[in-house]
Amino acid sequence: MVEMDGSIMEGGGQILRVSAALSCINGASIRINKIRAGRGTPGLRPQHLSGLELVRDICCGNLEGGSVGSTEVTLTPGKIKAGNHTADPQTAGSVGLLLQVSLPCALYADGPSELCLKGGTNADMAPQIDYTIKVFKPIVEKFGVHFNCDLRMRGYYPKGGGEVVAKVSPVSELSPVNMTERGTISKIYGRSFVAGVLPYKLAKDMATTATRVIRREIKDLYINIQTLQEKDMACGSGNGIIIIAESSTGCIFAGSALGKKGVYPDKVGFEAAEMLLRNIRHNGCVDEFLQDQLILFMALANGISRIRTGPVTLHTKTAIHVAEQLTQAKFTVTKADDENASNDTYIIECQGVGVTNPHF
Ligand SMILES: Nc1ncnc2c1ncn2[C@@H]1O[C@H](COP(=O)(O)OP(=O)(O)OP(=O)(O)O)[C@@H](O)[C@H]1O
Repeated sequence: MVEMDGSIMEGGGQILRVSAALSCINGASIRINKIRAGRGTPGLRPQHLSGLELVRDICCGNLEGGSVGSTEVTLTPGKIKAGNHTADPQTAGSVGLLLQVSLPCALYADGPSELCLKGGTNADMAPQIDYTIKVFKPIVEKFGVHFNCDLRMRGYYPKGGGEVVAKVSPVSELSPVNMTERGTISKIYGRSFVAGVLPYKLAKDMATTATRVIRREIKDLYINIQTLQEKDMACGSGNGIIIIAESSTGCIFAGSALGKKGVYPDKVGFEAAEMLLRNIRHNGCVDEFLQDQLILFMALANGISRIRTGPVTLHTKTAIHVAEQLTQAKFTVTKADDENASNDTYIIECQGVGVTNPHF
């Protein structure tokens, strides 16, 4: 039984997700205490609980302490089983984060899995589903991770009601990646949406401001932000934007934001554009979010991965800490000192453990 302190470093839900996924893959029991101790509402929220239950189901395991508000859980994993699994927090809990905890587990199943994930597809403080599909997916494919997302219904805060079915192919083992060449930014595009009762004008205003802000810094590229009024495929009301930049070497970055009551659409567009610009200025190969989301795959891969990044986030440091506690993977973070490096460019290197799927 490995004990994890859920309050250390970032002290949030991510510790649970990385710990639970690694416990499931390693087949080693884990107890996580002081869950989300630093947050305003400590303990498990519905999204975290659904994620843990999903992992439990995928590995035919046992979960003790699994209730909303619980500050200690014990996961005793069994064998990872392919097939259909569902998670439904009954809130706008992020579908992207449900995928974050379950995808690594399903990779080590004895066949393909179908994960039916319900909740918020475009939720705050989490990857929008568009980020998962357009940014995360093509990059994790470099590790040999293959999955498809069927976006059946979009759902927003506070109603939720979104649904995504992810079909995951198992792997025999993951390959390490080398993402150290940033190249030049070659494409910028995005989507600006409204759904439900909100006026289409919001989508236009978010896109117009975002385009203007990006153009101040990047003058020579066409910025193609689609504006959309979500109709049949959306539950409830919401508005938001995601802007994606691709580089000549295949790096992908995003800036995104969601509307809230009382927040002007220009502010939402501005926030997303600034986020994107901040994430391409440092000359790294991933944005501040993909950084922490790749740590677990680096730890599992068979060999040395290297990723060039901007400032290393606390989420990333936390994921590294958890991965080093629960696997033999070794990470180093060094400042990049080549001619293209800025003051804030780093290389995260990992000697992965090469976890193999016993079913192959
Ligand atoms: N705008 C964004 N785009 C892409 N990914 C994001 C974005 N915002 C947050 N994320 C990702 O979502 C995850 C958030 O993890 P975090 O532990 O903070 O959330 P949580 O599970 O909701 O827990 P808590 O409520 O305790 O913070 C991280 O992997 C982070 O990279």
